[in-house]
Amino acid sequence: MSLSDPVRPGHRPAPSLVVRSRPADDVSEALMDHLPDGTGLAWVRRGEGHVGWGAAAKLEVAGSNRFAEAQAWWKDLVAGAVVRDEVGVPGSGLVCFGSFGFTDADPSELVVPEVIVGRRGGTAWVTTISPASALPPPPELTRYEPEPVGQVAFADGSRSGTDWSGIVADAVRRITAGELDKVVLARDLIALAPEPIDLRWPLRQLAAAYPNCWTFSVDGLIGATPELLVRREKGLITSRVLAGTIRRTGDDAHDLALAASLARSSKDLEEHEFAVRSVADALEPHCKSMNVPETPFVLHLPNVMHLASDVAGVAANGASALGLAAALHPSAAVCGTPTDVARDLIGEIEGMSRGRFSGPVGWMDAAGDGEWCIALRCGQADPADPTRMRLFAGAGIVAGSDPEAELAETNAKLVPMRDALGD
Ligand SMILES: C=C(O[C@@H]1C=C(C(=O)O)C=C[C@H]1O)C(=O)O
Repeated sequence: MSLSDPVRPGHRPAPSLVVRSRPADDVSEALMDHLPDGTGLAWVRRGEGHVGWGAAAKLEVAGSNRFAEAQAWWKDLVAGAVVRDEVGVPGSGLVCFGSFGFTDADPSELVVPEVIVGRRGGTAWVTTISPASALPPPPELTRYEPEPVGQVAFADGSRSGTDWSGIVADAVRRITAGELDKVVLARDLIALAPEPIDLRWPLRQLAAAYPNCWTFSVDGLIGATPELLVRREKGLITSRVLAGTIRRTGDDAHDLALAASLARSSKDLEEHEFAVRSVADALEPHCKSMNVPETPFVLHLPNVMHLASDVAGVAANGASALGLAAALHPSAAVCGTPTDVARDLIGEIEGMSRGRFSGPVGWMDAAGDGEWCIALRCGQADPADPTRMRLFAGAGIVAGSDPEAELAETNAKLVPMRDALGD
């Protein structure tokens, strides 16, 4: 095991853990069926991934050093753990789930569950993790049936749609005046349910409707994101960059024509190029060789289509998946170009706190391999009122952006969560 990420002196001590992963033959095809309640952790794509519950260890952290602190904590935790992994696939053994705030002020966390149930390439397993020296036996796997959410109402979040369009118009003026090239502006929408929301219900809907996205759940933040910030697996680094979006109509022939127009749209290609550059520049110091596609492809999702580029590289150093995510965040896909100017403008005009929306969300193993996506197409359960969730969506603004079209784009991006809640 080698992690060459920085260790900060004086960081929080991590507990000693005992970990055991064993093959299991009673794992459901739908991993999320095993979550005993709505507070569980999840990372699922195309039926593979892992879900977990309980907290054998947890780090809550904020500030500009949050990534370094989290890496130092994880490095300590890994060093002190006794791991018996009888499965040996990505996701087995000692694994943490995590979710990071968009800004330095927003809270971030890493969680190591007590139980993990996973499936990968035909292998299913159960991992038990305990802070004590005596490891409990693996639990009997139960399948649960969550209750539907009921009739959900939606209300404006921090801004009405009209006010948000005005903010976009302001950003276009500032871009045209030469202050910056691109800024990503987001808005929120409040979902109000008649009863406390069992997060397993929307999670299950998301995983079924968006199998090509990563369906995630970390501490009340749930969603199905199409954007892979970074994956590190056995020395290979990959990232899927998305920027440039068009809504789908539901008519396949028309959608194909729209996809062709997206691939030719100079406004979207420019917006996309900013995002690809920011990822390639951040990964370059960590890669021996890199493949950055010259032209994007069109990614078809049920609600929208995106310009997409898969960037790949061979790891040049021991930077962990989280270290790479830290180097990439915030990419131009969720912040803008130049980064500092865009970040300041977001703070000045967006008018809300993003929390963990548009921050890295994912998982990592003891070797530092893992996957971190960008927390998009998601909602945050209200910790003070379990009948409420805040849903988020944003759009990249460049000189050629039309505020009404950007508002419509955010509405299309809110569809996955609205539908999952049963709208
Ligand atoms: C900000 C969001 O999406 C990002 C912005 C995109 C765009 O502006 O075209 C596309 C994909 C994401 O990188 C979101 O989904 O909320």
